[in-house]
Amino acid sequence: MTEFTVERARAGDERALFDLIATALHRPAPHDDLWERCDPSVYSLDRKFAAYTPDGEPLGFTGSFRSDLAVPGGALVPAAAVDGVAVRADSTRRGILTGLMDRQLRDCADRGEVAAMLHASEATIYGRFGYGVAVKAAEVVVDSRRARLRPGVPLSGSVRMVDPERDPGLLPRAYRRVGPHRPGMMTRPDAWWQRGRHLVLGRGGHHAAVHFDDAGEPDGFVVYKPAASDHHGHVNSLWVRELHGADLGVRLNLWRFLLSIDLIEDIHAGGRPVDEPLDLVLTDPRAFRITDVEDSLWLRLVDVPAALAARTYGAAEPVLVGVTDRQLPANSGCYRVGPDGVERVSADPELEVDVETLAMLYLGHWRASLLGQTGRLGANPDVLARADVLFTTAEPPWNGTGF
Ligand SMILES: CC(=O)SCCNC(=O)CCNC(=O)[C@H](O)C(C)(C)COP(=O)(O)OP(=O)(O)OC[C@H]1O[C@@H](n2cnc3c(N)ncnc32)[C@H](O)[C@@H]1OP(=O)(O)O
Repeated sequence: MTEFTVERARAGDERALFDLIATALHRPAPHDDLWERCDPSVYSLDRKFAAYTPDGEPLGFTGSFRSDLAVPGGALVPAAAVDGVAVRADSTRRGILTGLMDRQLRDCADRGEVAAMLHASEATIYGRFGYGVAVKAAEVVVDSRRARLRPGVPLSGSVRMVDPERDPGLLPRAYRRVGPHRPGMMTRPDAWWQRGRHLVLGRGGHHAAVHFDDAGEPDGFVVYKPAASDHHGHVNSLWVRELHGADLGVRLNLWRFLLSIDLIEDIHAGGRPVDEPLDLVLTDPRAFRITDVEDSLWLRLVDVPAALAARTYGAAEPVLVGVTDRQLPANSGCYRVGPDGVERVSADPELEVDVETLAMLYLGHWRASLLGQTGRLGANPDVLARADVLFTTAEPPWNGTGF
């Protein structure tokens, strides 16, 4: 049995830990030149935990950065964005991740964070730690040769290609204007942009275009990369990494820009909203296809009373929700949840749910009745019908930030 202790990551281990993650994820580690160009704050050891052998060798790692998550109704709650989890391949399945997750969750709770969130490499890892799939996302493809916008599609402003290396503040400014306008979206700290710039744009090959409103202010952007899509190596595909706009008109104008790029036959984009309405704006709706829908944001409610109180609810009679949380037992209890607010009560619950499934319900992607019918939570049909109205949101949540 490997001996290890879980503790705050030790000063001086920054690069070793980053390399540990890269190796575990089978990615190239950043070369010396890139590492030296990075601002040290991007890899600060604040909020990072590691598992060490008695000799001080790192075996595992987890880290996060602070963000704010948009919840139904528009409020932002403080959240930990967990952006790196890895255990060295010779030391897996010995409880190292379990120790790291436990330490990290307690740290989030001590910091007063309401939630933790992550994008999972595998869907079998995080449920046991109370994370549930709260947001799903679509992979889409547009046949650029067939796709023409219908007349009357509302478009405004203009799109201009930019060099984010030359004007590093432009994309962050546009994202701030876009804002976390939909449940599941999040704020991006400066370090996120630093890392994005160095590790994504810095790797080369990506282009960026910004959308400007009629007053000349940036209110959307797209980052994309041309790629070969046939066996001769001809570049005739685009891969969209990000596409954001302050409103639908801005997003459609960015799609119009992508569709206007010469020599391109198909445009691929991952991590898109499940309700991306491109089929509604094309003369040939079949030029747009959703090729996959997958789990996107995994959410862990760290402070259940604060999380329940932060969101709004549909108009229905309140439901008594009984929550079970093995890792953070202070969350376990019964809550009366209704459109007029949430309070902790001493009563028998009408709906029983563990903290993982509550996270699935929380941002509005899943209907309570479906979760009940599939055995994920317990309640009678009348209660489920009320919970459907309370928890369902006007639009499905979306995250849209890679981390
Ligand atoms: C947010 C992100 O960064 S996602 C990236 C996650 N990292 C990776 O995928 C990199 C490659 N994989 C790894 O580094 C490791 O295998 C990890 C981090 C996924 C798991 O670390 P481990 O130390 O092996 O986990 P640990 O031993 O604590 O396992 C806890 C439980 O989860 C299970 N488990 C762990 N990983 C997996 C997995 N990939 N698939 C299925 N079950 C798993 C274990 O079997 C164990 O179950 P048990 O409690 O019933 O015995």
